[in-house]
Amino acid sequence: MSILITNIQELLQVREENTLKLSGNQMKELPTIKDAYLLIDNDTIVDFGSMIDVSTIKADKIIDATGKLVLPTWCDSHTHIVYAGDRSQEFVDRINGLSYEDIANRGGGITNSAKILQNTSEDELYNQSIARLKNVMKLGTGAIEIKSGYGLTPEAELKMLRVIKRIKKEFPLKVKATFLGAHALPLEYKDNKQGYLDQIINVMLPQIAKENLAQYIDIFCEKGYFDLNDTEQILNAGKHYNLIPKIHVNQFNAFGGIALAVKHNALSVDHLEQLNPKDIKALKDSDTIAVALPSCSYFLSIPYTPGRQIIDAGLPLALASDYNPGSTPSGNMNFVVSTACIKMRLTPEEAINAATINGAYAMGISNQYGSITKGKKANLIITKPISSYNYLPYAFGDNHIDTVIINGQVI
Ligand SMILES: N=CN[C@@H](CCC(=O)O)C(=O)O
Ligand SMILES: [Zn+2]
Repeated sequence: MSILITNIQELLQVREENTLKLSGNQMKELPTIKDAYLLIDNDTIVDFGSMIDVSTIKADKIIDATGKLVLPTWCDSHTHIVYAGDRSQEFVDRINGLSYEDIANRGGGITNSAKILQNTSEDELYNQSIARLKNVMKLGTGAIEIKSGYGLTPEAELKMLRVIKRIKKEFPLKVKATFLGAHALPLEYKDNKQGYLDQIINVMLPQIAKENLAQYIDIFCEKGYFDLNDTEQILNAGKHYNLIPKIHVNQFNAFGGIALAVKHNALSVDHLEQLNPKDIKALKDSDTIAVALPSCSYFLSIPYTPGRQIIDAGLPLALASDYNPGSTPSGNMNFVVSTACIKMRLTPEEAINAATINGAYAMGISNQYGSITKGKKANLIITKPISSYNYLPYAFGDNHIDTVIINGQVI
């Protein structure tokens, strides 16, 4: 089946196939073609160009995009979309004065979500998760990373990862799975952190590798959760099974986690609301990308990742949602892009680059996703008629999406 999109007011993010990530000043450019067409054959972008050249091209289906923009779907490189229940009561508790930390210390937070998930069947977890997934696909997400980490027992972590595997099989969007057993210390291990780390290393990891349930490994490297020594142990154990690190770091405190992640060739370091010059230095001359999660800062009222500073230092930056029940109950990448412009002072070009090609890089898939490139997957957003791409982040809160195409299928 072929689809021809005609009369595109502006086709955004047109790249050569060798562009795999953008750093510093490169992020200021967003190459486009005005008055364009684009041709899809099955799941692949096979041609595009100026409308002047379109007359000879035939297709099974024609979509007229007069007045509309076309861009690659969002690449959301950091989510926890597989979870059970919600934590709306903790949201109200925070409004009434408790901090995120207070809530975690009294047994709420991640361990609260783990308790609910442990008592939820695999089918029910799948059903709750795909309701959210369908919603974010409609909002333009065409590739997503999903973490475990709300199980915290071998059974429940495997249950999460099997749900992710099932999503991978049954949905057209690209899915990457990350094992985040070291997300929080389960209550039973309150006084025996090493015991839990040993369980991750000796029980969970071998089974995950056996069933091929994850490509990446993560840890919440943070005061009160897991320290540098724990992080080193987990990343070394992951390496044994070829799991590449993508870690939660510098959310509330900066204490050397970024340098450690770089030493272990992490694909990404995520959060970075706290960042010091040593962290920036560690990221320079590395292949590790910084991932900012502005919806988390918005929801928790914590500082925004200094994205401006990261880009001005010549580094690459990706944007992701962090969709999870505790710190970010939203997977709307359109809101992420707007918030990055409004609160982190990214230009629309930088924010769109960060949420497409650089998001794809942060999942290790930018050779196939994240730009309008011949041979890449046909993952496209067609907007409603709008004046320019600046309007996308500017008119925040409205849905500017008309049609989403994922893997060549209209969603
Ligand atoms: N910070 C660690 N993990 C999640 C939130 C966990 C939760 O509160 O459930 C995050 O990325 O924000
Ligand atoms: Zn997260």
